[in-house]
Amino acid sequence: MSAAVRLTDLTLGYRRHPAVHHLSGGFADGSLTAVVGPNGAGKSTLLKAISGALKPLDGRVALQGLTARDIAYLPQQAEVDRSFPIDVIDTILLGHWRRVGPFRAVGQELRSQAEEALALVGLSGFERRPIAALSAGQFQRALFARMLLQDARLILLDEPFTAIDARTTADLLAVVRRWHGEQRTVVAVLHDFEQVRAHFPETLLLAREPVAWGRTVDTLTSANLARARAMAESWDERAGPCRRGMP
Ligand SMILES: Nc1ncnc2c1ncn2[C@@H]1O[C@H](COP(=O)(O)OP(=O)(O)OP(=O)(O)O)[C@@H](O)[C@H]1O
Repeated sequence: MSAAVRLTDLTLGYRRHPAVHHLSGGFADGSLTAVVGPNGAGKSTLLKAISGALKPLDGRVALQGLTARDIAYLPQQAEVDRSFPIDVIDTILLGHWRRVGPFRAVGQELRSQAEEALALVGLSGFERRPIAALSAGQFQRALFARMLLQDARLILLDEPFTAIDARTTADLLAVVRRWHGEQRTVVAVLHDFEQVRAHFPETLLLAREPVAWGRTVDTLTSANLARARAMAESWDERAGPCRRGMP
C-alpha cells in the first residue's frame, strides 16, 4: 500500500529545541494509526507538523497527492477557543468553508448535509445552541460533525477522547471506524492502550525518537513500553539544538 504521509529524517522543535528527533516512516494510504507515548514525547508536535502548522527543523513531511484542503486536524480541546459567539450549525458549516469559499451563501443541500452530520454524531436538535453552552462531550461531537462535512482524505486527531465520557467516546469511535471503512487515512494521538489495542490496527510509539512503529500487537509490547518510559526519564528539557548527523 502506498504512503499517504511519508516522514524522512524528521526533526521538530520549538526555538531550535528538538521535541521529535530523526523520525522516518510512513502512514499508509487508508491506514488507521494511534500515536502513543509518554507526556512530552512529541505526539502533538508531530500532528502539528503533518498538518502544516509547524515547519520542520530538519527532514521533511511529504504528503502524497494531498493538499492542505485534504487534511482535517482536530487539536486538543484545551487549544480550542469556545468563547466565540457562534452556534452549532454555523460551526459545522465552517467545515465547508474551503470548498464553498468565504463569500458564497450556504445552500439548502449543504445545510441538509450539515444536519445529516449532526444526526450521525447524535446532536440533532442542537443546531441553534451556542457552542459555549455545550458540554465537553457535545462540543467534541460537534467538531466531529464538522470533520464529517470537511470530507478530508487525511484526518489528524489529537487526544480526541480525553475528558470525554464512555458513551460519547463509543459514538465517536464509530465515526472513526466509518472513516477507516471509507479508506481515509486516520492518525490519532491517544493515551488509553486498551482502546488502541481494540480499535487501532497500527501504532507509532514515540518517545521523541520512534521506539516502534507497525502493527499494534507488535508495537505495544511491555518491552517497548518500558523502553519508552526509560527514554522519557532521561529527557533534558533544556537540551540544546540536535547535533546528530552534524559534522
Ligand atoms: N509551543 C511550544 N513552545 C515550546 N515548547 C513546546 C511547545 N509545544 C510543545 N513544546 C515542548 O515540546 C515537547 C513535546 O511536546 P508535545 O506537546 O508535542 O508532547 P506530547 O507527546 O503531545 O505530550 P502530552 O502527552 O503531554 O500531550 C515538550 O517538551 C513540550 O514542552
